[in-house]
Amino acid sequence: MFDKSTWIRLPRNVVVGHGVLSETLDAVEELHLTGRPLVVSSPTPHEVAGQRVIDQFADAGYDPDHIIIEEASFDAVQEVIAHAEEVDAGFLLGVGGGKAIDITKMAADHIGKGFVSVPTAASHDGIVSGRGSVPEKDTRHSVAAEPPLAVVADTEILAQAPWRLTTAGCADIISNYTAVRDWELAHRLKNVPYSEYAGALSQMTAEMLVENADSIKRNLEESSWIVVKALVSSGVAMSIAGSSRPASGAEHLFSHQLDRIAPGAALHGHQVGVGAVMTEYLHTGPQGRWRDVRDALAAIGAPTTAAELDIDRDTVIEALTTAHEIRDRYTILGDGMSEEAAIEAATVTGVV
Ligand SMILES: NC(=O)C1=CN([C@@H]2O[C@H](COP(=O)(O)OP(=O)(O)OC[C@H]3O[C@@H](n4cnc5c(N)ncnc54)[C@H](OP(=O)(O)O)[C@@H]3O)[C@@H](O)[C@H]2O)C=CC1
Ligand SMILES: O=C(CO)COP(=O)(O)O
Ligand SMILES: [Zn+2]
Repeated sequence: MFDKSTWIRLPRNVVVGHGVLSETLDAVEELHLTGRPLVVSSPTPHEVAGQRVIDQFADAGYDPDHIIIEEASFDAVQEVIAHAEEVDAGFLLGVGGGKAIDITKMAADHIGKGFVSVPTAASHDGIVSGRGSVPEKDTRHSVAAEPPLAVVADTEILAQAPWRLTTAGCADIISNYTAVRDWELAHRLKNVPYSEYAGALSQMTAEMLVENADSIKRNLEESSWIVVKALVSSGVAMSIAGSSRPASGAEHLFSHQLDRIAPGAALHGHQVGVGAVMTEYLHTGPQGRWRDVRDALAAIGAPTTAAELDIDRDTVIEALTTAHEIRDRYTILGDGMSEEAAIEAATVTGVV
């Protein structure tokens, strides 16, 4: 008997474009959500967008409440849950970068309320996914969370955000190349379930971004449009897979480890980009395509070296040799790299 089944949870409304923040209320009303909106943001996103979202709901006769979180942590998730219960929130809007959006989707999942994603930075592909990613002590949890019912991505706001946030989003997408390689490897070696659709979509998304690299330029709103479309597509790949596998392989393990060893040094997307240069080298060897990954990153102005990440050589080597320990995800790192091999990979690729 055929007894396979799957759930693919995707957003119903994806609204992208110039000035669409003013359509947040319309995008939400179409979802037939009821009750009090709770707007969750972090300090800067609250200034650039959160307050305007609150005003929109207030003007329409809702009674919106809001909370501002400072960090991506399980404590922050608990804080939002407690606040949402206290004010009897009907649904939650996460307005911000990855921090605010992750916290909101995890809190919404816990209390069983709808979640709407309003990114203020095109900095990574968690804006559409049903996964939250939170560090805790020596590990990092990629947890199932409430996927957004709607995404409202205002390219005017995204284009005004610091440029480095956009190049980080590009690098997060470029890292899909190596993430898919790791996923295929884990499938072949460890029988990890693999989705051809999700793998192909993730890879195609990276290819389209690289092909459009010439149009990705500072002060050009079209750049935000190209990047956000890629982020949406990558998020959809993760939703199809039901895991972050299509967009997170060894390059992400390296980045997560950097977050522990050198917290706050660089942006998520920039770290995974540099990680992808090295893991592409590990997959394909000295004559392989690691130069293509490096050149694609350089073309959009993302870091390709440890120095550009503001991270020293020893930290890179430590992160590379310990990255496999951070979570149970089989990748090209296998059961760990020796120090000599890590130095070789980082040196040959020019990362250190
Ligand atoms: N769920 C998933 O699949 C994924 C989750 N993540 C998670 O996302 C987080 C990283 O995301 P990232 O977006 O880089 O981090 P943040 O949300 O911390 O945003 C980065 C910085 O940009 C600021 N910012 C955001 N929007 C604007 C804007 N429009 N104008 C000016 N400044 C702005 C923030 O301000 P302020 O400090 O005031 O908030 C912050 O200082 C991590 O916690 C990571 O684990 C990353 C990838 C995927
Ligand atoms: O960053 C991500 C995809 O780009 C999410 O991956 P993780 O599951 O490794 O946190
Ligand atoms: Zn990522």
